[in-house]
Formats: sequence, C-alpha cells, structure tokens
Amino acid sequence: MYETEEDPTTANVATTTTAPPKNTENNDKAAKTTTTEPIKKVSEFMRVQRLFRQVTKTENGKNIPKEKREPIDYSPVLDFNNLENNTEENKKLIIDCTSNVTTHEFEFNRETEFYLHPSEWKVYGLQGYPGFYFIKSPFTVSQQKKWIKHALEDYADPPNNNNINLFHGPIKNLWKNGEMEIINDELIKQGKEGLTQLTERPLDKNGEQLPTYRQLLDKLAWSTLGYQYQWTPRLYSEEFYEEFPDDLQELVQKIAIATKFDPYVAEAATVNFYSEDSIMGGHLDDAEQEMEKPIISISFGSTAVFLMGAETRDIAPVPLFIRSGDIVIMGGRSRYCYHGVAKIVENSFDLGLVNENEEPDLKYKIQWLKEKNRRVNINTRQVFKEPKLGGKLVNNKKE
Ligand SMILES: O=C(O)CCC(=O)C(=O)O
Ligand SMILES: [Fe+2]
Repeated sequence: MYETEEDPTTANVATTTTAPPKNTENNDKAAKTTTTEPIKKVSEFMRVQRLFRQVTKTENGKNIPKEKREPIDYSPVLDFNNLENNTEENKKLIIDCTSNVTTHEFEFNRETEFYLHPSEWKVYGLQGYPGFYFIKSPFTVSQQKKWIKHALEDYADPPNNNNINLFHGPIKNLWKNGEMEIINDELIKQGKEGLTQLTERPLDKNGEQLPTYRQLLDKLAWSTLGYQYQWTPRLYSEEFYEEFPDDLQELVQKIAIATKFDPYVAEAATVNFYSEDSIMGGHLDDAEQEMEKPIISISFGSTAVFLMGAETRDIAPVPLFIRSGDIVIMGGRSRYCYHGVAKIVENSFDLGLVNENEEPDLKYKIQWLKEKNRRVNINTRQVFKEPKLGGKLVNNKKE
C-alpha cells in the first residue's frame, strides 16, 4: 500500500512517496523542472494524474497569481452528482445501482447517522468494476460535522499514530492547542490582548522545541485507527492495535449491509487530511489479508478528483468527483486496482458546512478547513479474514 509512482518531472522536489500516504506536490518546482528533466516514459495513470496539475510559477520562478493561472479542464471528470453534465464516454460508464442497494435494510437514526432512508439513497456503479459503489451524500450537515470533529479532535491524537508523531513523538491535544493559537493570533490581529492560557509547547522526542501547533496542523497529512499500519515494513501487526471507534464501526457496518458486503468488521482506518495543493499518488491498498471486503471511504470538506485505475498503471484511470459527504465503496475488482487523488478542486469547499453563527466547538474547524480548501477522508478496512482483537460485529440488520 502507498507505494506510489514518482512523477519524473517532480522527482527531485518535495514529493513524498514513502511513509506518508499522500504526496504534497510542490507545483512551483515541478513547473521549473519540467523543462530541464529528461523526459521519461510515464504510465497512463500518471498521464491522467497530470491533467489536473496546475502550473503555479513561470519558467523564471515567478508566482503566477491564482486568477491568471491556466485553468484546469475538468470536463473529462465523471460526475455522479450531475449525470447530465457528463461526457458521452462517461455516461456509458455510469450504472444506476440504486435498486440493488436500497432493499437491504438496517436500523438507522435520521438525526445522528443518515438523513436519508437507504431506500432514498442514490447509488451508482462504474462499468467494468463490479463491487465499486458510489453513494451520493446521505448525511446531514450536522452529521458531516460530527465526523470532521472526530477526525481533528480524536483521530489525529494519541494513541493513534499520525505523520507528525513519526518525527516529533506523540503530541496530545493537537487540534485543541492549535485552535488556541488560531484564536490568539486573531485577537492580536484585531489589536486585542492575546490569550493568557496558551499551553506551553513541550520539547519533542528529540529534545527539540516543537513548531507551533498551527504549523503542526498545517503538516497534518494522515492518521491511523485500529491496527496502526506500519508504513516502512508495509504491514499491520497485532502488536500495534488501538481501539477502533464504535460509532465509525457502526456506520461502516451499515454501509456494508446496504451494499451486501456484510459481515464487515472495520479493523483499521486511514484518515487523510488534504489541503488545496495535496495529491495522493496512484497506489494499491494490498497489505490487508482480507481483500474480499471493501474499503469504505467517507469524505468531507472540499471536492476531490479521485482516479479509479486498473490492476496496472498502464491503463488510464477514470477521474471522478468526490464531494463532501459522498461515500465510495471499493470492493470486488476495484479493491485490487490502483487509485489516488489527482486534485483538490479550487474553491470547492462545501459552503453548506459554513454557518455564520457556528457553535464555538466547530467554528474554527470549519474555518480552518475552508481557508485552505481542505478535505478530510476516512477510509476503513477489514484486515483479517477472521477479525481479531477489538473488531466487533454489531448486529444492525433488520431481520
Ligand atoms: O482520499 C481518498 O479519497 C482516497 C484515500 C486512499 O486511497 C487511501 O487512503 O488509501
Ligand atoms: Fe487507497
């Protein structure tokens, strides 16, 4: 998992292809090196990935203002949310699976889980990918915010692992402390007195002063739940297990029932934090012993261009939009296929999540996500054929 292809035009820049699951592409240098790097043959996956790369600097290194950049052509992107807007080619790929899925009932709560009864869900498949499902967001705004809150407050904190812990050691209350700094900076900007109760930053595991929590939050790229995926040996080991959140377990088990992938026990999850210039290179998720159970993926915030590829990188992937609240189920063939995120669409943050009178608990989270067009993605996996340790099966099914 996460062994991504290096883009030869960005090979010597800040593209991380090892442990962190996503590549934060440095478009600036990418643009500069395009002309000097020898042209290597790139895969079909990379060719399509590059269609969504924007040049942000001129050849002599000058910043191109956002409004003057060559716009990205999103017309080839398949859109399950605007069926009529699709190219004729993409229309042929879209399968309406609504009737296959909506008959599998489970108990649910409109207030806290899904606002739409499963019989009202809109579910699509992709031609050539049996087992792949796309569910148009069945969440209310407040349910979306619940997962955003969990991701920032709980999932990114110890004992769960994240990309920042790898360098600095465990950092407690990353969000809470970062939020205090955000509030403090705002007050000072307004000429007011800053907060008095800012937490003193501890030294990190190397005895070095930690960067500010705001800076750390800016670097937050991923965290792991349940079996903590070990990026270097590329495996899950029973030694590194943290309790899997019950409410997330319940949610994905219900989605698994709807799509007939039950029984499903989420034993591990990756939580990805993207900002406006993040990408995730093409990769396979193949470290799980159980590959017959799908990856169930929920996303909130800005819109992504997701690439659904094939078993090799030599086949062009299908680019598709994933918007806030949409659910993607990668089962069947798609479970064995390359995929990635080519682009976070400019200015695509879901304005439905923005509320002038937001409660204090959420105000800064939404502001933080919106200001850099951020996106939170949570994707779950069953790791073992016989689920072990904390993996619980909740009986949600209506008999
Ligand atoms: O962000 C996404 O939609 C995809 C994430 C993904 O593929 C992964 O974490 O393995
Ligand atoms: Fe993946």
